[in-house]
Amino acid sequence: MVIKMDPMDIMVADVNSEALGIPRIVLMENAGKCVAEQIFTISKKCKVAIYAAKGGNGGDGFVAARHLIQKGYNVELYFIGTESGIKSSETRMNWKIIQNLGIYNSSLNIFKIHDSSQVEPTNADIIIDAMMGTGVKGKLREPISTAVEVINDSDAVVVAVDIPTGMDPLTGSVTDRAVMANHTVTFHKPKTGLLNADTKYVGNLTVCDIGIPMEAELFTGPGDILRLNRREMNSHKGQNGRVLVLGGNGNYSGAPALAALAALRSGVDIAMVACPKSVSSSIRSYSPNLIVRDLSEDYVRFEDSSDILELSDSADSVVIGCGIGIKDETGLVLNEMVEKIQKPIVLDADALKIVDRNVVKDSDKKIVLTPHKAEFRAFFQVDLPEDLDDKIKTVEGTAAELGCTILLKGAVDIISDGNRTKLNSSGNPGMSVGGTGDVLAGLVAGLISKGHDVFEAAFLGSYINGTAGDIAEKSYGYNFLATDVINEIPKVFKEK
Ligand SMILES: NC(=O)C1=CN([C@@H]2O[C@H](COP(=O)(O)OP(=O)(O)OC[C@H]3O[C@@H](n4cnc5c(N)ncnc54)[C@H](O)[C@@H]3O)[C@@H](O)[C@H]2O)[C@@H](O)CC1
Ligand SMILES: [K+]
Repeated sequence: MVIKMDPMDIMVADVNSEALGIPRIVLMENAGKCVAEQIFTISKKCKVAIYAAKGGNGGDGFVAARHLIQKGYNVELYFIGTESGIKSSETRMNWKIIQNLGIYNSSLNIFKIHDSSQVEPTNADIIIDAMMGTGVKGKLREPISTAVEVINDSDAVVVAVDIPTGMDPLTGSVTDRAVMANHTVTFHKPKTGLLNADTKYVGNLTVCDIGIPMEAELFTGPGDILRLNRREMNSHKGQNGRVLVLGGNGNYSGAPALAALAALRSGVDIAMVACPKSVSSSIRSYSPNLIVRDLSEDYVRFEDSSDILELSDSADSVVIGCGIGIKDETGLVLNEMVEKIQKPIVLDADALKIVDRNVVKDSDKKIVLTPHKAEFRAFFQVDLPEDLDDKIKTVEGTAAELGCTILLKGAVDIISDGNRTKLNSSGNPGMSVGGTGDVLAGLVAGLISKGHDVFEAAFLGSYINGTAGDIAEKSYGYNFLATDVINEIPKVFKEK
């Protein structure tokens, strides 16, 4: 499960729960109702002033207003901003509803505030701060900033919705000013910032379950696309990642090429393949986009070590194993490479048959293993239980013991680094075609080289690989090829 809840995790959970079929309007309804229930515990039937802005936080405020007037509270609703600025449909819907109620209900007064001169002190018993939540960016602009001052100068009991306005949701820091709340009602999980913040702003914290299912965090989903690093616009060659693929032997030339091409399709600038001479010309012939470096003869041997280390210096991540063969000498070389290569490593396919697990255990660098069931058993000498929960626990325990990230491929991919776990159910039976494992390994290495931490790169790679396979399945049915999956990868990136 995701442990910290920073704004990105919240946005992802929000989109994933929508993808699971739970509309955001339901989350907002639950959030607003929860705020009203907090007011009910503070005092019965009194005067409540709600300061709401035009984002989702404001939407929560509109919902709370509605529940309060149903219970006989006298509500002053200060809407700060312009109605045209209301972007989300759920906030707009709740703005319409509360205005409809305002026509009839004399205990609801709505004030529209465009500039700071209109911000009035209130003699309300309770103030609800529904101005800024996780969407706050930078210094508070007017009239929000003045509203914060007026709220802090009042002697009402102050209840902040989700985050006290003016607080950074991630760090909890307050650059210029923030609402000092007596109570903060936050949703789903305490935001990281609230846990580090000065209590004079947060007051006592209530965490409300608003109906985001745990699957929205445990499983990858379309929301996770938001995590993809944006390509720096002023980027120059190599800044967007460089991947080295070490693989191939005898007559296995396709696997390393697929991994390298998948890395390129994940948006890296440079994909190099280091392979035995016997396969380098066929790899070159697959695609002019690949930089191919010849090693010696027809399988990776001792004399290749220094070349490989030198090549790894100019890469940001290294994939080891695709089609590399299972010769003992190759295994000994790879053990040395895992020890000496100073970059994150993705160990895939044959490497999982010949690399010594203790080499992985002893290394302090970031290593991702991408086994399927049989490779998992061979590498870890551990039988995987059938039951999903037990399987997850086995993967978590093994990853923790080895201090690495494991991406166990299956109908549901299990990704764990020992303390965080994600599942991925994207993909379809067509993914069993040869080469999709190489594509996945290349994707994971590509994402690492673009700055994602290895655990995130592993679960994003798993989601993107499966989703590209789902797109391929739409045009080819189950008979798509690994190269078709590669060609669909950019479409998944475009989804965000
Ligand atoms: N993510 C979720 O699952 C849910 C979120 N909900 C609410 O939605 C909120 C997030 O909504 P939003 O992303 O719309 O963001 P916010 O509602 O936090 O506010 C962002 C709005 O304020 C403006 N703004 C941003 N920085 C500003 C500044 N420095 N000065 C003045 N105005 C500024 C922006 O233009 C934007 O319109 C959460 O805090 C929560 O209250 C709830 O509805 C429950 C569901
Ligand atoms: K707030």
